[in-house]
Amino acid sequence: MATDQQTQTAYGYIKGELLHTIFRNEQENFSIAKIKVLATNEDYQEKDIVIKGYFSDLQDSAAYYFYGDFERHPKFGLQYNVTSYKTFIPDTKDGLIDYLSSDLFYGIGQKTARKIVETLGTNAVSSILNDPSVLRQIPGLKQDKADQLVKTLKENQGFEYAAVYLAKYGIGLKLAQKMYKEYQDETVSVLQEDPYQFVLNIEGFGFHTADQIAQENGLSLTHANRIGAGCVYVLQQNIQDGHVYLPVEECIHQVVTLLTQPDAELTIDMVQNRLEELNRDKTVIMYEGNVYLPSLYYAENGFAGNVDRLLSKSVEHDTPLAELMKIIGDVEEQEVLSYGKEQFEAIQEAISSELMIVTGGPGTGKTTVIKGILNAFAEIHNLSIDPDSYSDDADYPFILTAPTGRAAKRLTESTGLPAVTIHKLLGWDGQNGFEKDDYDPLKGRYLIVDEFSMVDIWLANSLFKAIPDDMQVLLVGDEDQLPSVGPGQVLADLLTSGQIPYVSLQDVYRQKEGSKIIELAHAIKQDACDHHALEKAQDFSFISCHEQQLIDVVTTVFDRAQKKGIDVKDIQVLAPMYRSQAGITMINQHLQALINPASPQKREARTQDAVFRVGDKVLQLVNQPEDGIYNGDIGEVAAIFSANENVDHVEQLVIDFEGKEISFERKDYINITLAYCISIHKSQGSEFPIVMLPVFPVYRRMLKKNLLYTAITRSKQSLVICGDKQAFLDGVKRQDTNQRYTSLIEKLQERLVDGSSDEQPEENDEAAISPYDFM
Ligand SMILES: Nc1ncnc2c1ncn2[C@@H]1O[C@H](COP(=O)(O)OP(=O)(O)OP(=O)(O)O)[C@@H](O)[C@H]1O
Repeated sequence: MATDQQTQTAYGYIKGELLHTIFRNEQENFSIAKIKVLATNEDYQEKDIVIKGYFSDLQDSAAYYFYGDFERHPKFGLQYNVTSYKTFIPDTKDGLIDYLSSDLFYGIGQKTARKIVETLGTNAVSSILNDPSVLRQIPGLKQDKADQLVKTLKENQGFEYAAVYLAKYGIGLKLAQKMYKEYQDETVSVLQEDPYQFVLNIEGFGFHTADQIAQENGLSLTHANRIGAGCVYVLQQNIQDGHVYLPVEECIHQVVTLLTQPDAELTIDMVQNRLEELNRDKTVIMYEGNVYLPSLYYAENGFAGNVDRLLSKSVEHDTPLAELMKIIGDVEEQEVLSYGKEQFEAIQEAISSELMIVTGGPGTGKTTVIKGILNAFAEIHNLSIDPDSYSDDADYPFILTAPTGRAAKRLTESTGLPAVTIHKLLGWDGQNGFEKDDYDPLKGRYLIVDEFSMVDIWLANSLFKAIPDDMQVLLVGDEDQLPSVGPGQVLADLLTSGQIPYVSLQDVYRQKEGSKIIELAHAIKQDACDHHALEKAQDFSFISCHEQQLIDVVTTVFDRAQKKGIDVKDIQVLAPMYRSQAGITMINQHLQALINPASPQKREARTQDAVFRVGDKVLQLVNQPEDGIYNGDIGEVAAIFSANENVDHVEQLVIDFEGKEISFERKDYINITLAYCISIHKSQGSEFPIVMLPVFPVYRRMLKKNLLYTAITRSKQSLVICGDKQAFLDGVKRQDTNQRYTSLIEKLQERLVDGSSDEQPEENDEAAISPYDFM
């Protein structure tokens, strides 16, 4: 196919005309269409091709340049994945006259079109778009026709004009759509005048892109908007590391470092003054020498207030101690065990507290205690614990919940009672946030939240807001595990504050059944892990190997497991990082080829960096509460349908998440990844029959006590560590010194010791909205 001299582009393109639209999603502006190929600089000889991407409705009477990459569909062959596009505007005089007098532009005939081109030249379209007043120079062109021409040009070209402009900065069509939705035809002009406001208003628009655009447009490096966006960006970045706030000096230091360039003399005072202005207009909150983004400031305040509210109530049914002890004794008989001292104390305390915490490592009896509490509470209040004994309109008095789907499922399995995710409990509606709150609180008598260490301050605030005064609450978690992925360290702060009753279970019961895994976990917990703790046992082995040997070792372990009749799906490899020769990506590629190799009978869906095959084990990377699947859930690719094979006319990947089948369209493939090996962070809240854990010096930066502890406590039956013993032993001694900046402890102590502080900034309803309200 011939190339087109007029494009003068270094990028691959296909110039084409619409033949027909195969699929269109108006809301997302996503289209799949067949086009006639008019010219291309790609190595492509056919007369037509299917293209897909995010674009406005393509017009029949126009030609377009589509920029992108080829993608091979297993069934339908080559397709063009469009990353940017623009309408073909002829740059010859006659071509442009034909274009302007075409059906696209109502009321412009050949004569007027000729006058426009003769007056404004072959760059007429961009001149008009840049400054519509140039049309005043056209003799005889009435204002209404000029307005109509500008409007049509903008409608046809507004988005693509913006999209092409944004593509120069590596901004894809999806983010461009988001920006265009908000700023419409102003997108490019606002971007040129003040790109920094996109950092504040458009999620995913980075500070460095704004900086690049600003500098190309000659904006001052010391402009107030640049400093303001730098402050917000620094705070946003620190949230990724779990911080709730930054001390003002630290924030200023990071902002100065971010903004300083050879030509930009930035002083501490300039940043300090800008922060104070941002504080005045509530873009940030400054309080007691710290600076917060509003959603976090109000989330911490709200949570502390609700803890205070719950603790200030007294339990309605204050059972005399003797009676309580007898009831717990009855439960022991019923459960055929005798509670240890700490376990007994935990049950007793939980029955008589409004809010209480039980912590403990693996096998210390947390689940046993939960069951004991439920049974004893039911006995005292004369309630049935059997959900089936409640009619549909009667509220079941016990609420069991956990932050992830897998953790909720485990809670159901271990207690035999219904448990749901916190998102489901609070009625996530996918659009406007949570249904349940202080106006429409939860109904029930006793709430148990498992795996509470995984709950961040936003979710904790949303949950506690919805707890009514008369509901008792038990938080269960393991304080030695990694803190939440999101900001805060709510469980650790509640414990450190000393304001909330808690029992820490220390005695290990599963160890009595001879588990080396549990022994190792507790040795790590007590900083007593040595070479002896790594000796081989029935459920544990350490295979010493070098990083380059990892793939061979993994292959041997999987082969042997298969030969022994073990389902390889029960083996979960956990690793700390994605990149490197021993990283998650490499291990996944290798295991996919080993366990689920390509075959002509197996369908595949390819993306730029992954191949998904029917039968692949995959990991969900984001919360998708509307479908009941969550970050960390593991599923299996059940089917792959081509666009022609389903009513929605789009390629679909169907993933079976433990019996729940969810369809993913191509644009959502970024939300899943292969799961033969997953990150230790993503494994939080899950358990696996067999865990394989590579540990090498190359991971050093990541190897810390809480990370390794979390990894090994994921294994239920068997644990295989492979790699470097010394790297492991050094890692378990390394405390995570990256303390998160949170002020929950002070806020709890202020409220609970001194009563409510009256010096705090006014509550601001808008700012109190958490990101969960938009997720
Ligand atoms: N007081 C006890 N007497 C005898 N066995 C006990 C006692 N407490 C717990 N166990 C047993 O110890 C094992 C671990 O208990 P449980 O599952 O409650 O602990 P856990 O803290 O929830 O563990 P994990 O966090 O690893 O799931 C179970 O088999 C349980 O029956």
